[in-house]
Amino acid sequence: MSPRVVLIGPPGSGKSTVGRLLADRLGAAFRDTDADVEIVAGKPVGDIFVEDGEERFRELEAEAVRRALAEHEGVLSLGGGAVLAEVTRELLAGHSVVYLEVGLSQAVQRVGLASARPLLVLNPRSQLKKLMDARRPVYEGLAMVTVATDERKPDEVVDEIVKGLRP
Ligand SMILES: Nc1ncnc2c1ncn2[C@@H]1O[C@H](COP(=O)(O)OP(=O)(O)OP(=O)(O)O)[C@@H](O)[C@H]1O
Ligand SMILES: O=C(O)C1=C[C@@H](O)[C@@H](O)[C@H](O)C1
Ligand SMILES: [Mg+2]
Repeated sequence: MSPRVVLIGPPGSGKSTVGRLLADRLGAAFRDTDADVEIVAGKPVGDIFVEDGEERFRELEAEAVRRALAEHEGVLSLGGGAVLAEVTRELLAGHSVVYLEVGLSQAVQRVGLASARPLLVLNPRSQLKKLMDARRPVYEGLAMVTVATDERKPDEVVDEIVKGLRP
C-alpha cells in the first residue's frame, strides 16, 4: 500500500493547493504531512518551531512522512523541507515522486499571499533563495517527474502531472 503520487518542492510551489486538486481529479484521498504533524503536536507548524524548535519539528515530520508513505493510498504532499531527512529520502525511493518547480519571484509572491511560514519570517526573498538553491539538487534527485509551475494555474499543473505520470 503506497501513495499514488507524492508531491515535493519548496514553499510556494503549490504542493498543498495542487495536491488537493490532483486528488479530486484522480478521485483519491489527499493527505499533507504538515497537517499530520499539526494533529500529532496539537498546534500549528509555526508554534512548533517557536516553542519546540526546528529539530523537534523535523523529528515529528520524519515520523509523519514514514507513516503516511506506509498507510496512504491517495495523493500525499510533503512539507517543503521533509526531503532534508536522509531517512525520508531513502523511503521515497520507488515512489511516484513529483517535483513542483517554481522560480524565486513566483515563490516569493505566492508565500506572501499565504499563511505564516516560520522559516521565511525575516526577509522572505533572501531566505527563500538560500533554501531553494540548497534544496534544488535534492528535489531533482528524488523526482520521477518534474513539473514547472511558474506559468501555470493550479489546474494546469494538475494536467501536467497527470500527463507526466501516464505510462
Ligand atoms: N500554480 C499556481 N499559480 C498561482 N498560485 C498558486 C499556484 N500554486 C499555488 N499557488 C498559491 O500559492 C500559495 C502557496 O501554495 P501552497 O500552500 O499550496 O504551497 P506549498 O508548496 O504547499 O507550500 P509549503 O511548503 O509552505 O507547505 C497559495 O496561496 C496558493 O493558492
Ligand atoms: O520548507 C520548509 O522547510 C517548510 C515548509 C512547510 O511546508 C513546513 O513544513 C514548514 O514551514 C517548513
Ligand atoms: Mg503546503
